[in-house]
Amino acid sequence: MTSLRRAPLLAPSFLAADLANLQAETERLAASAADWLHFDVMDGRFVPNISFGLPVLQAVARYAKQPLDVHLMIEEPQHYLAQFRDAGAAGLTVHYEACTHLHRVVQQIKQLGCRAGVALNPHTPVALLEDIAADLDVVLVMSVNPGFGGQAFIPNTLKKVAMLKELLVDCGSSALIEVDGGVNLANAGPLVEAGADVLVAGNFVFSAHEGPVAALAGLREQLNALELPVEADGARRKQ
Ligand SMILES: O=C(CO)[C@@H](O)[C@H](O)COP(=O)(O)O
Repeated sequence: MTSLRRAPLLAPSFLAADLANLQAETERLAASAADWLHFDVMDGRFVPNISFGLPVLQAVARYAKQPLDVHLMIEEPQHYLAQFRDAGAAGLTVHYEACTHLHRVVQQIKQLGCRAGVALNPHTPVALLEDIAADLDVVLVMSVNPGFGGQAFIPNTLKKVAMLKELLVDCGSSALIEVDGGVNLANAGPLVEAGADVLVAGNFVFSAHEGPVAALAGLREQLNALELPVEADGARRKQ
């Protein structure tokens, strides 16, 4: 029997945007197929790269029409959660590998009124989420090693997403499965079929010769063709 599925969400990653023109980049996505705007924060410690932080998020938030999905690739994220919420984050995702007291951090995010997400590096097994899955709004599966855009998709992610889907069902968790890294037209369909609910895409969107709006429209069209059954009332899950 086919289970009911929600329509997949698209989240372009600003890491690949034209950082000298963030207002224009944000405004042109306003009328696109993007559901969330993905914002990668890197600290040069948890990952070997430094991207952007609070002031840049604040600037993007002034023009954003979609919810800001903030992915914290930082050590000790618990010290910065309130500041990121105040800067405009609708969702905050921390790394499993960066949190000694993950349950506490997840509760902190929820108390701030944000969607609470936990990200897994490619080597981190989904089974480690068993005792916290029911508390999560999002599980972000890294399909590249975090730190850089433009890397090749790790094929094992498909199996990992399917295993995570099973674990979430078993735990009675309604967390969304988000996949991040190397997402493109070739792997988007299989990812959604495996259980992905949110696809993050950086270079596929912002480096597309046809431009980001058309790239997102093409991706949306391809996913629509999968004809995934939607939720019983035909409505999308609350974002
Ligand atoms: O978090 C990351 C990288 O650490 C991702 O969000 C990338 O920014 C996705 O970019 P592409 O792989 O799609 O170019």
